[in-house]
Amino acid sequence: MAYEQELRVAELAVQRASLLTKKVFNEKAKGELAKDDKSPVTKGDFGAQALIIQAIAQNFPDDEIVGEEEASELRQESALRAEIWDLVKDIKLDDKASDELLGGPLPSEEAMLDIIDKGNSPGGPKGRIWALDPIDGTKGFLRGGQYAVCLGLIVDGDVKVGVIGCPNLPVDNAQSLTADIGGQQSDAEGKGVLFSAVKGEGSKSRPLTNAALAPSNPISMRPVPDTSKAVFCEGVEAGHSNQGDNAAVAKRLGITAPSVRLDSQAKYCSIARGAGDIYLRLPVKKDYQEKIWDHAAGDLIVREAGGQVTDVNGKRLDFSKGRTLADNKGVVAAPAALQDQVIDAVQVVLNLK
Ligand SMILES: Nc1ncnc2c1ncn2[C@@H]1O[C@H](COP(=O)(O)O)[C@@H](OP(=O)(O)O)[C@H]1O
Ligand SMILES: [Mg+2]
Ligand SMILES: [Mg+2]
Ligand SMILES: [Mg+2]
Repeated sequence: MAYEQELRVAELAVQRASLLTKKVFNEKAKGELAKDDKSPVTKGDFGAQALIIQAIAQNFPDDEIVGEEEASELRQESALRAEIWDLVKDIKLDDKASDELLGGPLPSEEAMLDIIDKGNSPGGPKGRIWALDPIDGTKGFLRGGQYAVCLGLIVDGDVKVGVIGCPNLPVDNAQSLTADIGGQQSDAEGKGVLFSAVKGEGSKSRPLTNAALAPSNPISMRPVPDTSKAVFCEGVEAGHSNQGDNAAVAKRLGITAPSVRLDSQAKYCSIARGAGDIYLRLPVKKDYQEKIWDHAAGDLIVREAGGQVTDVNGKRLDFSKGRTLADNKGVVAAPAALQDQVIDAVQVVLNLK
């Protein structure tokens, strides 16, 4: 199997980081800060980024990392930094061999900041680059809804490995189609799914655990006889995708079922396992460039499960352009057999044809 070691390290690193995010999810005070672009970041985002980068750096020291977060604010916020270190230093998997594979604990509070800042690669078309979103859907995380810990390995611009941990998704696929899946969550019994894919080898899922990896099962998109029978997965945040345009596309496709709304790349994961069929992310702001860490892992997991992922012009997502998807606008993910029809409807609604 290709990329066996990379997959194992990535899955265990995401599983370990999810232990931290779950702790923070259940705390009332999540240590929220506002970044320069006004978007939120929490103790969970910083802590998970530190833990995952540590695992990558221990195992693949020459690889580059494009991580969403950076430590500059933490260098000034000593109280918050100490709280994060308090969490990070105690997080370990309950399986010794798995924990040792990740290189054990971080050395110190000071080192934690430098480790977070190793996620500063500019990305680009050459070499091995990990795209890391320590908490995707931070607004969902703060609201008590869905969120995801996402890690993808891009080699020479092509996504080869994708791993996404969804601590609040039900292990039972059938329960994922309920209307309140994106609403208030608890990570009680039966919650927590780890999705993964390797290029050319299909997608799979397994329950998230506190210890070694659980057994996995292959996943695939469900067959949809025609577009009118499809179910949309959409974001919750009106500022992240154009819900009016999404609704107009649904109407053109004859879709009457209500959309399943949930934050984060859990949308890619949901359609990849047949809990929903089409993920639309139509642009709200014309000049917004999507970030590679918001899509790398999900793009591969959907394509390896039988889907197609493109932008609104039907062009594949291009992960070789740096930290953003500079050459793409919006995202359309659907079963491969339906993609052309969905793109057609999107183009009509956006007046692109
Ligand atoms: N104007 C915008 N358009 C599209 N995506 C945006 C956006 N502003 C922020 N985002 C991204 O939307 C992601 C969440 O997507 P969703 O709404 O599907 O949950 C955020 O990831 P983070 O939560 O990791 O910051 C952020 O990167
Ligand atoms: Mg963010
Ligand atoms: Mg994100
Ligand atoms: Mg994030």
